[in-house]
Amino acid sequence: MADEVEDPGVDPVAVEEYGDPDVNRKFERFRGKHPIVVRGLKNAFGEQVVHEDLDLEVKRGEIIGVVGGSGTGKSVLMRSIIGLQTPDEGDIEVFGRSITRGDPEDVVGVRNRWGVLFQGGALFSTLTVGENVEVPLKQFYPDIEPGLMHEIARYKIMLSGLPEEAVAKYPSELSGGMKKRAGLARALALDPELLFLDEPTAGLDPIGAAAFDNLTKELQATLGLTVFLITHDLDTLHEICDRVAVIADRKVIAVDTVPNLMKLDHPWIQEYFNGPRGRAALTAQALDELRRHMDQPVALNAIKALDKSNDRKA
Ligand SMILES: Nc1ncnc2c1ncn2[C@@H]1O[C@H](COP(=O)(O)OP(=O)(O)OP(=O)(O)O)[C@@H](O)[C@H]1O
Repeated sequence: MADEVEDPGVDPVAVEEYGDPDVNRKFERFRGKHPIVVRGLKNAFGEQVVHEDLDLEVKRGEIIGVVGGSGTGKSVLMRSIIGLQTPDEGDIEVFGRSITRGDPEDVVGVRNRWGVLFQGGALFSTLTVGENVEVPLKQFYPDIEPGLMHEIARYKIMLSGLPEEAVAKYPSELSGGMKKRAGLARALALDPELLFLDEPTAGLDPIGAAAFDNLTKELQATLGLTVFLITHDLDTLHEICDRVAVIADRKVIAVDTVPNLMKLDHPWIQEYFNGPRGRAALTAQALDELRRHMDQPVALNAIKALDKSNDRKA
């Protein structure tokens, strides 16, 4: 969970140990409270205003889910944060540096500190999985010798839950779930502090989606990542998100835990979280929680009663 620390966002040990500012930059880790701060964002395409006066602060170490109806601008928000979309107004800071106003050199220094899994994986079809993972390594660290580069790529691929054989495979030889994991391995190539995931479980079956959620949670906890996760998947929101930002009416209208959001009166929020699918996801999460406590008689009895009631309905 996010750590509430107030400081300038620069690791003082790194600054002290290396006099060269370029070296400092390479080893910097963000220690501030909010690795992403968006203020007064406006994005428009011609007459169509997608965002207006949108604010968002992401806490260090959290998994923040981003939800909203189709076309509300979730992907455009992510693209703005990673510098692929120039906003019409507003300011975006990542690791305390302005993406929108900053010196381009500075932005390059920040870019190797995040990883992105785009929708569909966005792998290069003519490269093997291993070569795909090496792309960012070659871009940012061209001097790493090839043997070490292969080894780093192999490690990231296995960290993403793929078998070793996947290293030499081409994207066309992978299932949908494996492609996502390969995309994740590439996003992790540079040991990012910040991970962006755009609909990572879309198109996966429920078992594959749950496995990917578990992997995301595990990586966040073990690697100390902050995760910005766009999703429509209610199970993902319930299972792994610390907080959820809701985009509607061109803004972030609320950021909170799922239970707190469910109490809000906004029509879209009510329909989304308290509609039939929202309730089913909540029941599934409650059942999972009970199963984790199967050794306790109360939990066991509750599960038996629910199973019986489901049998009767079937
Ligand atoms: N490059 C672009 N040029 C013109 N319009 C764009 C561009 N990129 C996005 N849009 C428009 O901006 C709006 C928001 O798009 P975006 O992809 O961010 O939505 P989204 O919330 O991610 O949707 P979904 O949940 O369906 O993926 C859409 O109406 C889209 O058509």
